[in-house]
Amino acid sequence: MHLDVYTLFIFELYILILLTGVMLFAWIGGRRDPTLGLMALMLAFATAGTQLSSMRSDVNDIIPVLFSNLLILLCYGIMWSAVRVFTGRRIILPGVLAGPLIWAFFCLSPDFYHSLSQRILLTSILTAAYTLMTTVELWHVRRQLNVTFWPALPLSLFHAGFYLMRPVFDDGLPYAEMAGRHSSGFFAILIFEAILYAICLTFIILAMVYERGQLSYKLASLRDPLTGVGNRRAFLEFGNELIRKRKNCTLPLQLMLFDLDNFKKLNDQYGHAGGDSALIFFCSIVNSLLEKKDVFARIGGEEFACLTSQPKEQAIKMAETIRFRLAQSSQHNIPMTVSVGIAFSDLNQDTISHLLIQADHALYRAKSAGKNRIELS
Ligand SMILES: Nc1nc2c(ncn2[C@@H]2O[C@H](COP(=O)(O)OP(=O)(O)OP(=O)(O)O)[C@@H](O)[C@H]2O)c(=O)[nH]1
Repeated sequence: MHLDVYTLFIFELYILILLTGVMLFAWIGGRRDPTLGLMALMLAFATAGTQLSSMRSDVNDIIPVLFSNLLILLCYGIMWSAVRVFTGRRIILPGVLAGPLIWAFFCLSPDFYHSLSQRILLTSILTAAYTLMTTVELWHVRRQLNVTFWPALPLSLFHAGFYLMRPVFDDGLPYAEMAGRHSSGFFAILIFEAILYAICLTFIILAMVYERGQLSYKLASLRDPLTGVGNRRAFLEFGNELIRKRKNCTLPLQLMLFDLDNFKKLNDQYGHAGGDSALIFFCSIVNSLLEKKDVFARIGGEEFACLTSQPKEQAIKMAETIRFRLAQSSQHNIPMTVSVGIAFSDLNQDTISHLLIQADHALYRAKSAGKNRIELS
């Protein structure tokens, strides 16, 4: 089958312009996520590089050969940077420029420049290297990503593998054809692979950025903005989850309900800002004592709850440490105490609501008995 070289180039260009538009639209229309901005830049450079490449009329045309590959290698550096930015890392500019500079440096040698097979070998190695570096970035932070990133892995591995194999199969098309030699048809495969890779990569990155945006909205809806700990909704959601998990094993659960004493008076005396910093300070004490699985949240104005699977005695000890540390400390000379009610759950059919009621009864007794104390349900 004979495929016209320029038709293939126009087809690739058309797809790349379309993808650049999609990425630009997502970047401008969304929250200006830098990953999308970099991906739009990368696709724009890929379009320019492909356009330059299509302008070759001879196998050694200096401007198209030198600059098209320079631009395309820069694209891979930008793609690597986009993934680094997505994973919360900074851009390494020397790394971005290394590929294009290595290419330009080799092109200074006439022997290299006039050997099509050597040029194919170098660009293929550099392309595979950037693609593998991008894969490693994702793999490195896979546990912290919290988004569906795995489709990017086989895609990148396939692309890197394809370019590592390219020197074996590529006989320098379409430029051999331009020079009047017979073509093997590999060029068509090369273009189709590039188009497929660009389309898949664009939509995988878009999906990852979109999913992370959704997740950050969800997390914001579960967090108390003043103290940074979970809110009532988070407590009910994660608390019920802990209870559900507990039903599959025999973990004990204890619910501690904290209510800061005389908070209205504290607000009147030290102002609302003083009250706010007291709430933050209280959370810092609790946070320093929590275990990984404990669920702690601000469930009301000056009311906090902690669900823990620590043993009974351990939970009482933790509540006592919190009460003691708060009473001993003086945040900006603001005297603070806390009353605590603790409910214990040994029954598998307990619910968060039931434990909250039990702990509230105990808390009521702590307040009635003079505050700054712990009562058990
Ligand atoms: N600074 C500040 N104050 C808050 C916040 N949320 C609630 N409050 C205040 O907390 C106070 C709670 O007052 P009360 O329910 O009467 O409780 P209390 O004064 O601590 O009395 P006891 O619980 O009996 O010790 C109210 O004055 C609320 O305005 C907040 O985010 N920041």
